[in-house]
Amino acid sequence: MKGNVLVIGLGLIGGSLALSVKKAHPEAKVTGFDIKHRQAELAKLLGVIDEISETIEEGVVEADLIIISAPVRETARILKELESCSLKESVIITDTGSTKNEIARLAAPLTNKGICFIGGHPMAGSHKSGITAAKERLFENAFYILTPGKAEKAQNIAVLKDWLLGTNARFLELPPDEHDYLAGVISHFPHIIAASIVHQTEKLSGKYELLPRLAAGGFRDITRIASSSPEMWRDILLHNKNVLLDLLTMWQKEMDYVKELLEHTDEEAVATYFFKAKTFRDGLPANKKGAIPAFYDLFVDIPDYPGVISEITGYLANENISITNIRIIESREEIYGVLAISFQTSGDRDRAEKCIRSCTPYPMSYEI
Ligand SMILES: NC(=O)C1=CN([C@@H]2O[C@H](COP(=O)(O)OP(=O)(O)OC[C@H]3O[C@@H](n4cnc5c(N)ncnc54)[C@H](O)[C@@H]3O)[C@@H](O)[C@H]2O)C=CC1
Ligand SMILES: O=C(O)C(=O)Cc1ccc(O)cc1
Repeated sequence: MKGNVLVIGLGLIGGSLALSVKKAHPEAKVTGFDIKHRQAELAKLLGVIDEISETIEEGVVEADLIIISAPVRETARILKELESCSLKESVIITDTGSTKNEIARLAAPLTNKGICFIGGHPMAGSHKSGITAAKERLFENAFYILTPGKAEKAQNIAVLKDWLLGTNARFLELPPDEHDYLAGVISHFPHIIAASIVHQTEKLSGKYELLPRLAAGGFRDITRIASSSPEMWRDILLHNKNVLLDLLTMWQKEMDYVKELLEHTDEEAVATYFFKAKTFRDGLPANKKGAIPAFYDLFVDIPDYPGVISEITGYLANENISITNIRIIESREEIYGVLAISFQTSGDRDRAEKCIRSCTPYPMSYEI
């Protein structure tokens, strides 16, 4: 497609979308604005955008598509600013915020004037922020929720999807309140729990100095998302306050139930508790991206000798295969350890498996 795209907010998500738009529509001009000028300069330097806009007001004039990708409470301010800007009649405005209800309410003055606003939420990402973390393929296979108003023209939704074709995401349309409930359950609420586990550990580490050093494996897995941007998550929680308050009440009841099982030393019920959780989790679609990003893991049984990790990463680097995470599971002296390597796509994992098989005798699997 030809046309002018303006991305407001050049961080992980805005940058990744800009890259995917440029890939799918090489003839389009992608302009960027960020409140932090340095981020915009970096985006230009990295080739994520073609031009920098010095202000929102200036950037929107020629825009056919405006993508707002700032923390949700900043998005609210930006929508307000757009109300007084000179916009093309045919412009399509979308956002990438993790909440949709409040955003839809704040976009109403624009839609009431006949300007097209279609809320959006690409449900993939990471705990990293900023333009340097942006990736063209971040949204591949991920769900991308759109929350068009009831009166939105099908043609506008189709044009927006065309612009976003390069994401290779799977589009789903939902009413904003339904989106916020579902995202609350599987994304927003887990962030509260992750942060609370970290807080509990921090409090106890005053008394038990060894704790931070022992906090590996499962602790790191379950708390990874506590390393996400605090400002972004503050905004999300405040926007989705009512849903999260309900979920907190439900969670407190859940914890009371577990407490009761333990108080009564109810062996069978405790086992059932974990069994049911395992059954449901094991049944979740493993190789698809949701708000819980699925990484494509490869598990390599390695002998525990110095240099084995750099040996394997060296083979992968030679083949230009990029990895998103690497860790050792249960490696103990003189016992085989398992090296867990995560990849962005299944294709990368397949290539990695081939590469490691051709260079080493180490057994591999996709699951442990
Ligand atoms: N991080 C993630 O994994 C995901 C985030 N989201 C949503 O996407 C949005 C962006 O998130 P990220 O890219 O991760 O954040 P980020 O922190 O990487 O980037 C946000 C960018 O917006 C800029 N910004 C802030 N206020 C601004 C304003 N008033 N005008 C212009 N630029 C402004 C910041 O300087 C920053 O460069 C958020 O609403 C978030 O809820 C959606 C899906 C996944
Ligand atoms: O890093 C993770 O696991 C995430 O949860 C990423 C994420 C953050 C915000 C969203 O709205 C969607 C996905």
